[in-house]
Parts: sequence; C-alpha cells; structure tokens
Amino acid sequence: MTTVHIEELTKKFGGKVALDGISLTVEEGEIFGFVGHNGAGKSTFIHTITGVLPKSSGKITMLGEENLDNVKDRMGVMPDTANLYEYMKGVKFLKFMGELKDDKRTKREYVSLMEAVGLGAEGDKKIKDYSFGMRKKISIAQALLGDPDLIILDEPTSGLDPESSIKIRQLVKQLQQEGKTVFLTSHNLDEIEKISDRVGILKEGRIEKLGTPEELKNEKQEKITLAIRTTPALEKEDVDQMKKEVVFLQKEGVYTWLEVDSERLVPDISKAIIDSGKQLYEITPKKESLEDIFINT
Ligand SMILES: Nc1ncnc2c1ncn2[C@@H]1O[C@H](COP(=O)(O)OP(=O)(O)OP(=O)(O)O)[C@@H](O)[C@H]1O
Repeated sequence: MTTVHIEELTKKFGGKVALDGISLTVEEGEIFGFVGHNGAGKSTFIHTITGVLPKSSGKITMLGEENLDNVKDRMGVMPDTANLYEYMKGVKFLKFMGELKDDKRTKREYVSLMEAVGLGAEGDKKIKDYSFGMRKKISIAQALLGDPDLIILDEPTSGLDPESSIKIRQLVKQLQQEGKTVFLTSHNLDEIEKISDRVGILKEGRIEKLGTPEELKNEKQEKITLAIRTTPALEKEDVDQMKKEVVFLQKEGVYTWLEVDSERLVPDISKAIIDSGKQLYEITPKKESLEDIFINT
C-alpha cells in the first residue's frame, strides 16, 4: 500500500516558490529520506504534507486520504522546531502528550520510550534543563506517541553526538520492523544513506534525484578512479600503452591515479602492469560517495 502519495505539489510564499511541482510516493514500511541544503524546501514539504501549511497547488494523499484531518491521528510528526512544555519533567511531558493522543502506554512504558531515544536517565529532569540534543530526542519520542502508522521526522539527528545518532538510527530501523513507514530529512547524506531504503535529493524545491542509495551511486558511476600502487611507480607513458579507455590522471606519492569507464578493465590493467615487469601491490577503485553526488547535484 502507498502511504504517501504526492502529485505536483507546489508551495509559494508570496512570489517565492519553495516547492516546485514535487511528485513522490512512499510505500508502507519504507524508510524514505529527503536530503537537501539549507532552504531546499525540506521543512516546507513536511509542513505542507502534514497540513500545517496550506499547499498552493497539487494533490496530497496521506495513508489513503486526501482529507488530512481523517488521518492526523495516524501520523506522528517531529517538527523542525519543537514545542515543549519547559516546566514539565521529561516523562510527565510524554505521558501528558500521550494522553492527548490516546496513547495506551503505562508509566513504565513511557520510561521505556525515554530509554529508546537515549533519555533513560533524564526522565525526572525538567525540560527547561534539557540540552539541544535532549530536546531533539524527546521530540522524536513525542512523534511516536499514539502508535502512528507514519512517522515524519524533520532532521532527527542533526546536532546529535555520534552515539546518539546511532541510537536514533536503530530506533528508526526497529520502527520499520514493526511495520511503520518513516519519512525523514537530513543534511547528512551519510546518515540518510545508512538508514533509508530510498533517498530523494531536494534542490530549490525540486527533486533532483530519487532512488535507492545504490541506484544514486550507480547512476553517477560513468567513471571510476583507480588508485594504483606499484614499484617502480606507474608513469604516464606506461598508461598510454594500455587500452585507450584507460586514462592517466596523475601521479601522487606512491600512487598513480587512472580513470576508467568500468571495473571490467581492472584485470587488463593488472595484466599490463605485471607484463611490464613492475611489482603490483594495490589497485583500489574509488567509488563516488553519496556525499559527492549531493555536492555535484
Ligand atoms: N514562512 C515562510 N515565508 C516565506 N518564505 C519561507 C517560509 N518558510 C520557508 N520559506 C522559504 O522557502 C524555502 C524553503 O525553506 P525550508 O525551510 O523548507 O528549507 P529547508 O530545506 O527545510 O532548510 P533548512 O535545512 O535550513 O531547514 C526557503 O527559501 C525559505 O526561505
């Protein structure tokens, strides 16, 4: 079943086009990640698909419903700016918000939820004394109240320390195992790559690229750089004698860098090196990271 179905969604603020005809589907049980630079439109997209902001045009269908009021209680949202009750203690706050959402958890289970987001020891502290990261974590916990089918998290790990980010990633994976659909955003491609089944790269309100992390990498995989270590070092003249598809890039220290269209050329290159009498120690393909794709988009 399709959980999120968006067609040609446009959002304008006066003359400024923040979302420019976005079409996207997210399937039930999928973890979908949106990445984009500051101002790309990630938060506006979340605000619009959750009904916080009115759309300018397009069609939004969430959990099979065009009328978002009918499915609001099946969505859990962690917004970019959290609205927390500063003078409430952490667990009390969750319990209070949970009761508003008809959450059936026991006191003990609210404590477990705090533990799941990495706030196990902070439940009795007032929210006003929470750090930025702790506020983020309790906002994530708040998005899980009421057992929603679709969980939408705006930058859940930005500003968290690595250990906390890992914990949140584990939690998101566990939510998926429970059958939930998760839509999240991040600036951090590394994060998105580790966690998402599919990724959309958002730029100036448009989806520039869409696919699995692997697909996005392969799409840009026209050229592969090889770092080759031999003794003596491989010179440009040696490379010029190889197949014409093998291009000399540069020599740097003990490495010579070549560019090829495909890894299929690696056996030919190693044979040519061995036949020339040089000692071959290493051929390392340098595949483009998702980060590089993002930067080049
Ligand atoms: N209420 C608003 N009024 C006018 N312009 C807005 C409003 N909200 C967002 N924008 C503009 O819409 C564009 C998209 O902003 P948005 O906050 O959605 O980006 P973002 O990808 O979430 O960025 P960030 O990572 O910085 O949060 C930006 O150019 C922003 O200035």
